Amino acid sequence: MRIADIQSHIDHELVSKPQIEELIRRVAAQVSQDYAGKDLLLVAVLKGAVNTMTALSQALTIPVQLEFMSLSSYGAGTQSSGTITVRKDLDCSVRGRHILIVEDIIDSGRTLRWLVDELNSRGAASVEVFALLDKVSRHEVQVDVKYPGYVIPDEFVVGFGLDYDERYRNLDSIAVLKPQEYQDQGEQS
Ligand SMILES: O=P(O)(O)OC[C@H]1O[C@H](OP(=O)(O)OP(=O)(O)O)[C@H](O)[C@@H]1O
Ligand code: HPA
Repeated sequence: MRIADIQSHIDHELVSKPQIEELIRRVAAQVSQDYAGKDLLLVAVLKGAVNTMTALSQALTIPVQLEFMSLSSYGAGTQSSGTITVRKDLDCSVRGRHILIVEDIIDSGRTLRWLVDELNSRGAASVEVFALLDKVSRHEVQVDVKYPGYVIPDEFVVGFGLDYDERYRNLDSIAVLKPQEYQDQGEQS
């Protein structure tokens, strides 16, 4: 789905499809170089990071293992609850593994802070982070990001995996909805 398909819902686009593709290409080249000859495990946080995981993993030139974890800190709205809940754990041990966490967005930073600490405490050999988007002005905790993405303003965004109330994940770019869309939860147009 493109912006043009849902133009009446969209206030403005923040990151275009070509911009996403360019970033993913650049990061994939760097990751492929940095982890050449190493056994890399990519860990993505469901559901938001699925598109980023797919795009990044396909752009790599090295073989990697893909694993998924489901954590939640956001309910139906736009505010983080501040508490991390594990909905689905990893299917494998991370002991002694080199891990790259693939995330769609850093907002408060609480999800990543928790995950980095958790993977380190499980005995990972290394834990690094790639996040497609970063709302730097909203960080509440510190997170080191080896592969930074686009810094975006303090606006609730949708697209490329990111949802509002489970909608708009299949938009192929990153956008801000019209204010009325954030109120009409669940209504179809
Ligand atoms: O930096 P934070 O404030 O912790 O926010 C970032 C997290 O919030 C979103 O996930 P969400 O809990 O909405 O679940 P989802 O990916 O299934 O939409 C997003 O995908 C990140 O994982
Ligand atoms: O801006 C956002 N959009 C969607 N999900 C999110 N989770 C944290 N921030 C956001």
